[in-house]
Amino acid sequence: MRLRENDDGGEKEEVVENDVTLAQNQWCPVVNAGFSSPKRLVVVGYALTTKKIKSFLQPKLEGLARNKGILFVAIDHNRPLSDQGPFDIVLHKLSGKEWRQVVEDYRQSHPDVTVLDPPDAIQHLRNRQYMLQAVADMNLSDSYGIVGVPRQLVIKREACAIPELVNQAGLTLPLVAKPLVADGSAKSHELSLAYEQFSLQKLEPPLVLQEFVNHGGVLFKVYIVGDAIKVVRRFSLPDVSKWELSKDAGIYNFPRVSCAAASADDADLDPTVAELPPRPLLEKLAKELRWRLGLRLFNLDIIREYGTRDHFYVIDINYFPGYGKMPEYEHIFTDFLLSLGQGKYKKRSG
Ligand SMILES: Nc1ncnc2c1ncn2[C@@H]1O[C@H](COP(=O)(O)OP(=O)(O)OP(=O)(O)O)[C@@H](O)[C@H]1O
Ligand SMILES: O=P(O)(O)O[C@H]1[C@H](OP(=O)(O)O)[C@@H](OP(=O)(O)O)[C@@H](O)[C@@H](O)[C@@H]1OP(=O)(O)O
Ligand SMILES: [Mg+2]
Ligand SMILES: [Mg+2]
Repeated sequence: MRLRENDDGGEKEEVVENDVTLAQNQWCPVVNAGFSSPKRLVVVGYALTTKKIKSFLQPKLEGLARNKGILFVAIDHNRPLSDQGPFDIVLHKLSGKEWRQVVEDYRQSHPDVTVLDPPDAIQHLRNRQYMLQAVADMNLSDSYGIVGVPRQLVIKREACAIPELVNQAGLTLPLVAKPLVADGSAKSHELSLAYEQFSLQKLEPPLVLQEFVNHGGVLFKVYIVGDAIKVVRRFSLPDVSKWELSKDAGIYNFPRVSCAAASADDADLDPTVAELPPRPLLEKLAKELRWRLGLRLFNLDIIREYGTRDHFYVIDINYFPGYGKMPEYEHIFTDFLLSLGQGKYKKRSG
Protein backbone atom coordinates (compact mmCIF):
# COMPACT_ATOMS: atom_id res chain seq x y z
CA MET A 1 0.00 0.00 0.00
CA ARG A 2 1.26 3.52 -0.64
CA LEU A 3 0.02 7.11 -0.69
CA ARG A 4 -0.95 8.89 -3.87
CA GLU A 5 -1.20 12.64 -4.26
CA ASN A 6 -4.33 14.36 -5.52
CA ASP A 7 -4.40 16.92 -8.37
CA ASP A 8 -3.72 19.84 -6.12
CA GLY A 9 -0.81 18.05 -4.50
CA GLY A 10 -2.48 18.43 -1.13
CA GLU A 11 -4.85 15.76 0.10
CA LYS A 12 -3.48 12.24 -0.02
CA GLU A 13 -5.28 8.99 -0.30
CA GLU A 14 -4.28 5.40 0.21
CA VAL A 15 -4.20 3.07 -2.74
CA VAL A 16 -4.02 -0.68 -2.48
CA GLU A 17 -1.78 -2.73 -4.63
CA ASN A 18 -1.37 -6.40 -5.18
CA ASP A 19 0.08 -8.65 -7.77
CA VAL A 20 -2.31 -10.89 -9.62
CA THR A 21 -1.96 -12.06 -13.18
CA LEU A 22 -4.78 -14.05 -14.66
CA ALA A 23 -4.86 -16.72 -17.31
CA GLN A 24 -6.17 -15.57 -20.67
CA ASN A 25 -9.43 -17.51 -20.57
CA GLN A 26 -11.03 -17.99 -17.24
CA TRP A 27 -13.73 -20.59 -16.87
CA CYS A 28 -15.14 -21.74 -13.61
CA PRO A 29 -17.49 -24.42 -12.42
CA VAL A 30 -19.92 -22.03 -10.71
CA VAL A 31 -20.80 -23.22 -7.20
CA ASN A 32 -24.40 -24.46 -6.89
CA ALA A 33 -24.66 -24.50 -10.66
CA GLY A 34 -26.41 -27.88 -10.66
CA PHE A 35 -26.38 -29.53 -14.06
CA SER A 36 -25.54 -26.44 -16.05
CA SER A 37 -22.25 -26.23 -17.96
CA PRO A 38 -19.32 -24.25 -16.54
CA LYS A 39 -19.75 -20.49 -16.91
CA ARG A 40 -17.11 -18.04 -17.96
CA LEU A 41 -15.79 -15.97 -15.04
CA VAL A 42 -16.52 -12.25 -15.05
CA VAL A 43 -13.27 -10.65 -13.91
CA VAL A 44 -13.62 -7.24 -12.25
CA GLY A 45 -10.43 -5.23 -11.73
CA TYR A 46 -10.81 -2.59 -9.04
CA ALA A 47 -8.87 0.53 -8.12
CA LEU A 48 -10.43 1.93 -4.96
CA THR A 49 -9.25 3.62 -1.77
CA THR A 50 -8.71 1.47 1.31
CA LYS A 51 -11.78 3.08 2.90
CA LYS A 52 -13.91 2.22 -0.12
CA ILE A 53 -12.63 -1.35 -0.25
CA LYS A 54 -13.56 -1.78 3.38
CA SER A 55 -17.09 -0.45 3.01
CA PHE A 56 -17.83 -1.90 -0.44
CA LEU A 57 -15.91 -5.15 -0.88
CA GLN A 58 -17.42 -6.81 2.17
CA PRO A 59 -17.16 -10.60 2.62
CA LYS A 60 -20.86 -11.05 1.79
CA LEU A 61 -20.41 -9.28 -1.55
CA GLU A 62 -17.29 -11.26 -2.44
CA GLY A 63 -18.93 -14.54 -1.41
CA LEU A 64 -22.08 -13.90 -3.44
CA ALA A 65 -19.97 -12.75 -6.37
CA ARG A 66 -17.89 -15.94 -6.25
CA ASN A 67 -21.06 -18.04 -6.31
CA LYS A 68 -22.25 -16.15 -9.35
CA GLY A 69 -18.92 -16.47 -11.18
CA ILE A 70 -17.58 -12.96 -10.53
CA LEU A 71 -14.00 -12.47 -9.41
CA PHE A 72 -12.72 -9.20 -7.92
CA VAL A 73 -9.03 -8.50 -8.55
CA ALA A 74 -7.12 -5.51 -7.10
CA ILE A 75 -5.33 -3.43 -9.72
CA ASP A 76 -1.59 -3.01 -9.06
CA HIS A 77 -0.61 0.64 -9.43
CA ASN A 78 3.05 -0.19 -9.93
CA ARG A 79 2.43 -2.10 -13.15
CA PRO A 80 0.92 -0.95 -16.45
CA LEU A 81 -2.81 -1.57 -16.47
CA SER A 82 -2.62 -3.27 -19.88
CA ASP A 83 -0.28 -5.92 -18.43
CA GLN A 84 -2.89 -6.91 -15.88
CA GLY A 85 -6.06 -8.93 -16.15
CA PRO A 86 -7.49 -9.58 -18.63
CA PHE A 87 -10.47 -7.81 -17.13
CA ASP A 88 -14.07 -7.78 -18.27
CA ILE A 89 -14.90 -4.79 -16.09
CA VAL A 90 -12.80 -2.12 -14.40
CA LEU A 91 -14.26 -0.45 -11.33
CA HIS A 92 -12.52 2.67 -10.10
CA LYS A 93 -12.79 5.69 -7.84
CA LEU A 94 -9.40 7.32 -7.34
CA SER A 95 -8.38 10.90 -7.90
CA GLY A 96 -5.44 12.48 -9.68
CA LYS A 97 -4.73 13.57 -13.25
CA GLU A 98 -2.24 10.79 -13.74
CA TRP A 99 -4.76 8.11 -12.83
CA ARG A 100 -7.43 9.63 -15.08
CA GLN A 101 -5.00 9.45 -17.99
CA VAL A 102 -4.13 5.81 -17.23
CA VAL A 103 -7.83 4.89 -17.27
CA GLU A 104 -8.55 6.94 -20.38
CA ASP A 105 -5.67 5.34 -22.29
CA TYR A 106 -6.83 1.92 -21.16
CA ARG A 107 -10.37 2.64 -22.30
CA GLN A 108 -9.11 3.62 -25.75
CA SER A 109 -6.86 0.59 -26.12
CA HIS A 110 -9.34 -1.90 -24.62
CA PRO A 111 -12.75 -1.08 -26.10
CA ASP A 112 -14.04 -4.52 -25.11
CA VAL A 113 -13.54 -3.83 -21.39
CA THR A 114 -16.37 -2.03 -19.54
CA VAL A 115 -14.77 0.78 -17.57
CA LEU A 116 -17.03 2.02 -14.79
CA ASP A 117 -17.13 4.86 -15.42
CA PRO A 118 -15.39 7.23 -17.93
CA PRO A 119 -12.94 9.50 -16.05
CA ASP A 120 -14.25 12.68 -17.71
CA ALA A 121 -17.82 11.95 -16.65
CA ILE A 122 -16.69 11.34 -13.06
CA GLN A 123 -14.63 14.51 -13.12
CA HIS A 124 -17.72 16.51 -14.08
CA LEU A 125 -19.29 15.69 -10.69
CA ARG A 126 -16.21 16.91 -8.86
CA ASN A 127 -17.12 20.53 -9.38
CA ARG A 128 -20.25 21.81 -7.69
CA GLN A 129 -20.60 24.50 -10.33
CA TYR A 130 -21.49 21.82 -12.90
CA MET A 131 -22.63 18.93 -10.72
CA LEU A 132 -26.36 19.75 -10.81
CA GLN A 133 -26.47 21.28 -14.29
CA ALA A 134 -27.88 18.14 -15.91
CA VAL A 135 -30.81 18.16 -13.46
CA ALA A 136 -31.51 21.82 -14.18
CA ASP A 137 -31.35 21.19 -17.95
CA MET A 138 -33.86 18.35 -17.69
CA ASN A 139 -36.68 20.58 -16.42
CA LEU A 140 -38.40 17.49 -15.13
CA SER A 141 -42.04 18.18 -14.42
CA ASP A 142 -44.90 15.72 -14.84
CA SER A 143 -48.01 14.55 -13.04
CA TYR A 144 -45.83 12.96 -10.34
CA GLY A 145 -43.95 16.11 -9.45
CA ILE A 146 -41.36 18.73 -10.26
CA VAL A 147 -37.61 18.21 -9.85
CA GLY A 148 -35.29 21.18 -9.78
CA VAL A 149 -32.09 22.40 -8.16
CA PRO A 150 -31.69 25.20 -5.59
CA ARG A 151 -30.57 28.54 -6.97
CA GLN A 152 -26.86 28.93 -6.53
CA LEU A 153 -23.98 31.31 -7.08
CA VAL A 154 -20.34 30.43 -7.72
CA ILE A 155 -17.72 32.47 -5.87
CA LYS A 156 -14.24 31.89 -7.21
CA ARG A 157 -12.34 34.52 -5.17
CA GLU A 158 -12.66 37.75 -3.13
CA ALA A 159 -14.73 36.99 -0.08
CA CYS A 160 -15.30 40.68 0.59
CA ALA A 161 -17.44 40.96 -2.56
CA ILE A 162 -19.80 38.12 -1.56
CA PRO A 163 -22.54 40.19 0.17
CA GLU A 164 -22.87 42.43 -2.89
CA LEU A 165 -22.79 39.50 -5.34
CA VAL A 166 -25.50 37.70 -3.36
CA ASN A 167 -27.57 40.85 -3.38
CA GLN A 168 -27.16 41.31 -7.14
CA ALA A 169 -28.08 37.69 -7.81
CA GLY A 170 -31.17 38.06 -5.64
CA LEU A 171 -30.44 34.93 -3.58
CA THR A 172 -32.54 34.45 -0.45
CA LEU A 173 -30.94 33.68 2.91
CA PRO A 174 -30.14 31.34 4.55
CA LEU A 175 -27.50 30.01 2.20
CA VAL A 176 -25.51 26.78 2.28
CA ALA A 177 -21.83 27.36 1.48
CA LYS A 178 -20.22 24.33 -0.17
CA PRO A 179 -16.59 24.02 -1.31
CA LEU A 180 -16.48 24.30 -5.10
CA VAL A 181 -14.44 21.14 -5.50
CA ALA A 182 -16.10 17.90 -4.39
CA ASP A 183 -13.04 15.68 -4.64
CA GLY A 184 -13.77 13.36 -1.72
CA SER A 185 -11.31 15.07 0.61
CA ALA A 186 -12.48 15.84 4.13
CA LYS A 187 -12.32 19.55 3.28
CA SER A 188 -14.66 19.15 0.33
CA HIS A 189 -17.37 18.01 2.78
CA GLU A 190 -16.94 21.02 5.13
CA LEU A 191 -20.15 22.94 4.64
CA SER A 192 -21.61 25.90 6.46
CA LEU A 193 -24.92 27.68 6.80
CA ALA A 194 -25.02 31.46 6.53
CA TYR A 195 -27.96 33.32 8.09
CA GLU A 196 -26.97 36.84 7.37
CA GLN A 197 -25.54 38.75 4.42
CA PHE A 198 -22.73 40.66 6.07
CA SER A 199 -21.11 37.58 7.61
CA LEU A 200 -20.77 36.00 4.16
CA GLN A 201 -17.44 37.81 3.92
CA LYS A 202 -16.00 35.36 6.40
CA LEU A 203 -16.37 32.48 3.96
CA GLU A 204 -13.40 31.07 2.09
CA PRO A 205 -13.78 30.85 -1.69
CA PRO A 206 -13.77 29.01 -4.02
CA LEU A 207 -17.27 27.92 -3.14
CA VAL A 208 -20.86 27.60 -4.19
CA LEU A 209 -23.59 29.44 -2.30
CA GLN A 210 -26.85 27.57 -2.52
CA GLU A 211 -30.26 28.62 -1.24
CA PHE A 212 -31.27 26.54 1.75
CA VAL A 213 -34.59 24.80 1.13
CA ASN A 214 -36.67 23.80 4.17
CA HIS A 215 -37.50 20.10 3.84
CA GLY A 216 -38.63 18.80 7.22
CA GLY A 217 -35.20 17.52 8.24
CA VAL A 218 -35.30 14.39 6.07
CA LEU A 219 -33.57 13.71 2.79
CA PHE A 220 -33.80 10.87 0.30
CA LYS A 221 -30.70 9.13 -0.99
CA VAL A 222 -31.39 7.62 -4.37
CA TYR A 223 -28.76 4.98 -5.19
CA ILE A 224 -28.31 4.07 -8.83
CA VAL A 225 -26.55 0.92 -10.08
CA GLY A 226 -27.08 0.71 -13.82
CA ASP A 227 -30.84 0.31 -14.27
CA ALA A 228 -31.49 -0.43 -10.60
CA ILE A 229 -32.66 2.22 -8.12
CA LYS A 230 -32.86 2.06 -4.33
CA VAL A 231 -34.12 4.88 -2.09
CA VAL A 232 -33.41 5.38 1.62
CA ARG A 233 -34.28 8.12 4.10
CA ARG A 234 -31.63 10.00 6.04
CA PHE A 235 -31.81 12.67 8.69
CA SER A 236 -30.81 16.05 7.35
CA LEU A 237 -30.47 19.64 8.56
CA PRO A 238 -33.54 20.94 10.43
CA ASP A 239 -35.71 23.64 8.86
CA VAL A 240 -34.86 27.28 9.48
CA SER A 241 -37.77 29.44 10.61
CA LYS A 242 -38.22 33.14 9.77
CA TRP A 243 -37.74 33.86 13.46
CA GLU A 244 -34.42 32.03 13.62
CA LEU A 245 -33.34 33.80 10.48
CA SER A 246 -33.97 37.22 11.99
CA LYS A 247 -32.33 36.28 15.29
CA ASP A 248 -29.26 34.35 14.15
CA ALA A 249 -26.35 36.13 12.63
CA GLY A 250 -23.20 34.59 11.39
CA ILE A 251 -21.95 31.43 9.81
CA TYR A 252 -22.35 27.95 11.28
CA ASN A 253 -20.19 25.06 10.19
CA PHE A 254 -22.00 21.75 10.22
CA PRO A 255 -20.73 18.18 10.21
CA ARG A 256 -21.46 15.56 7.53
CA VAL A 257 -25.11 15.06 8.31
CA SER A 258 -26.00 12.70 5.49
CA CYS A 259 -23.66 9.83 6.35
CA ALA A 260 -23.89 6.42 7.99
CA ALA A 261 -25.42 6.71 11.46
CA ALA A 262 -28.28 8.94 10.42
CA SER A 263 -30.67 6.50 8.73
CA ALA A 264 -34.23 7.75 9.18
CA ASP A 265 -35.90 4.68 7.69
CA ASP A 266 -37.20 3.38 11.02
CA ALA A 267 -37.89 6.73 12.65
CA ASP A 268 -41.35 7.93 13.66
CA LEU A 269 -41.71 10.78 11.17
CA ASP A 270 -44.42 13.11 9.93
CA PRO A 271 -45.83 11.05 7.02
CA THR A 272 -45.94 14.08 4.72
CA VAL A 273 -42.18 14.48 5.24
CA ALA A 274 -41.30 10.78 5.23
CA GLU A 275 -43.21 9.74 2.09
CA LEU A 276 -40.71 8.64 -0.54
CA PRO A 277 -40.71 10.53 -3.83
CA PRO A 278 -42.94 8.78 -6.41
CA ARG A 279 -41.18 5.83 -8.00
CA PRO A 280 -42.06 6.77 -11.62
CA LEU A 281 -40.58 10.23 -11.06
CA LEU A 282 -37.33 8.75 -9.72
CA GLU A 283 -37.19 6.21 -12.56
CA LYS A 284 -37.48 8.99 -15.11
CA LEU A 285 -34.92 11.15 -13.32
CA ALA A 286 -32.41 8.31 -12.94
CA LYS A 287 -32.77 7.14 -16.53
CA GLU A 288 -32.28 10.60 -17.95
CA LEU A 289 -29.36 11.36 -15.62
CA ARG A 290 -27.59 8.12 -16.49
CA TRP A 291 -27.70 9.24 -20.05
CA ARG A 292 -26.89 12.92 -19.52
CA LEU A 293 -24.04 12.27 -17.08
CA GLY A 294 -22.73 9.18 -18.87
CA LEU A 295 -22.46 7.37 -15.53
CA ARG A 296 -23.87 4.12 -14.17
CA LEU A 297 -22.79 4.27 -10.53
CA PHE A 298 -23.93 7.28 -8.51
CA ASN A 299 -26.40 8.54 -5.97
CA LEU A 300 -28.52 11.66 -5.60
CA ASP A 301 -29.52 13.55 -2.48
CA ILE A 302 -33.10 14.71 -2.98
CA ILE A 303 -35.25 16.83 -0.68
CA ARG A 304 -38.97 17.68 -0.75
CA GLU A 305 -39.72 21.35 -0.16
CA TYR A 306 -41.53 21.57 3.16
CA GLY A 307 -45.25 22.14 2.83
CA THR A 308 -45.42 20.73 -0.71
CA ARG A 309 -46.27 17.23 -1.82
CA ASP A 310 -44.39 17.05 -5.05
CA HIS A 311 -41.77 19.78 -5.26
CA PHE A 312 -38.33 18.19 -5.15
CA TYR A 313 -34.77 19.48 -5.29
CA VAL A 314 -31.60 17.55 -6.09
CA ILE A 315 -28.89 19.03 -3.84
CA ASP A 316 -25.95 16.65 -4.35
CA ILE A 317 -24.74 13.93 -6.73
CA ASN A 318 -21.95 11.53 -5.70
CA TYR A 319 -19.99 9.16 -7.87
CA PHE A 320 -19.63 5.57 -6.55
CA PRO A 321 -21.17 6.44 -3.17
CA GLY A 322 -21.27 4.31 -0.03
CA TYR A 323 -23.11 1.34 -1.57
CA GLY A 324 -22.36 -0.65 1.59
CA LYS A 325 -25.23 1.30 3.16
CA MET A 326 -27.68 0.51 0.37
CA PRO A 327 -30.08 -2.31 1.31
CA GLU A 328 -29.47 -5.50 -0.74
CA TYR A 329 -26.50 -3.93 -2.49
CA GLU A 330 -24.73 -7.28 -2.73
CA HIS A 331 -27.49 -8.74 -4.92
CA ILE A 332 -28.07 -5.61 -6.94
CA PHE A 333 -24.39 -5.05 -7.63
CA THR A 334 -23.54 -8.63 -8.56
CA ASP A 335 -26.57 -8.83 -10.88
CA PHE A 336 -25.43 -5.61 -12.51
CA LEU A 337 -21.85 -6.87 -13.02
CA LEU A 338 -23.18 -10.16 -14.40
CA SER A 339 -25.44 -8.38 -16.86
CA LEU A 340 -22.48 -6.38 -18.14
CA GLY A 341 -20.22 -9.43 -18.35
CA GLN A 342 -22.78 -11.58 -20.10
CA GLY A 343 -23.79 -8.85 -22.52
CA LYS A 344 -20.17 -8.52 -23.54
CA TYR A 345 -19.67 -12.26 -23.94
CA LYS A 346 -22.79 -12.57 -26.08
CA LYS A 347 -21.54 -9.74 -28.29
CA ARG A 348 -18.17 -11.45 -28.75
CA SER A 349 -19.51 -14.86 -29.59
CA GLY A 350 -22.46 -13.56 -31.65
N1 LIG B 1 -29.76 23.51 -0.64
C1 LIG B 1 -29.93 22.84 0.51
N2 LIG B 1 -31.08 22.97 1.21
C2 LIG B 1 -31.24 22.31 2.36
N3 LIG B 1 -30.33 21.48 2.91
C3 LIG B 1 -29.17 21.30 2.24
C4 LIG B 1 -28.92 21.96 1.00
N4 LIG B 1 -27.70 21.61 0.57
C5 LIG B 1 -27.21 20.75 1.49
N5 LIG B 1 -28.09 20.57 2.50
C6 LIG B 1 -27.86 19.72 3.68
O1 LIG B 1 -26.47 19.59 3.86
C7 LIG B 1 -26.07 18.22 3.69
C8 LIG B 1 -24.74 18.17 2.99
O2 LIG B 1 -24.83 18.76 1.72
P1 LIG B 1 -24.27 18.00 0.45
O3 LIG B 1 -25.00 16.72 0.32
O4 LIG B 1 -24.32 18.92 -0.71
O5 LIG B 1 -22.76 17.77 0.91
P2 LIG B 1 -21.71 16.62 0.60
O6 LIG B 1 -20.54 16.90 1.44
O7 LIG B 1 -21.49 16.56 -0.86
O8 LIG B 1 -22.47 15.32 1.12
P3 LIG B 1 -22.14 13.77 0.82
O9 LIG B 1 -21.54 13.26 2.07
O10 LIG B 1 -23.53 13.19 0.56
O11 LIG B 1 -21.28 13.72 -0.39
C9 LIG B 1 -27.20 17.59 2.93
O12 LIG B 1 -27.23 16.21 3.15
C10 LIG B 1 -28.40 18.31 3.52
O13 LIG B 1 -28.69 17.81 4.80
O1 LIG C 1 -17.95 6.96 3.19
P1 LIG C 1 -19.31 6.51 2.83
O2 LIG C 1 -19.45 5.03 2.73
O3 LIG C 1 -20.34 7.14 3.67
O4 LIG C 1 -19.60 6.96 1.33
C1 LIG C 1 -19.57 8.32 0.97
C2 LIG C 1 -18.50 8.50 -0.04
O5 LIG C 1 -17.25 8.25 0.57
P2 LIG C 1 -16.18 7.20 -0.01
O6 LIG C 1 -16.01 7.42 -1.47
O7 LIG C 1 -14.94 7.52 0.76
O8 LIG C 1 -16.70 5.85 0.31
C3 LIG C 1 -18.45 9.93 -0.53
O9 LIG C 1 -17.52 9.99 -1.57
P3 LIG C 1 -16.56 11.22 -1.66
O10 LIG C 1 -17.37 12.32 -2.24
O11 LIG C 1 -16.08 11.50 -0.27
O12 LIG C 1 -15.50 10.70 -2.56
C4 LIG C 1 -19.81 10.39 -1.07
O13 LIG C 1 -20.13 9.65 -2.21
C5 LIG C 1 -20.88 10.17 -0.01
O14 LIG C 1 -22.09 10.58 -0.53
C6 LIG C 1 -20.91 8.72 0.41
O15 LIG C 1 -21.91 8.56 1.41
P4 LIG C 1 -23.40 8.18 1.02
O16 LIG C 1 -23.91 9.31 0.19
O17 LIG C 1 -23.42 6.91 0.28
O18 LIG C 1 -24.02 8.07 2.36
MG1 LIG D 1 -24.75 14.76 0.08
MG1 LIG E 1 -21.53 14.89 -2.06
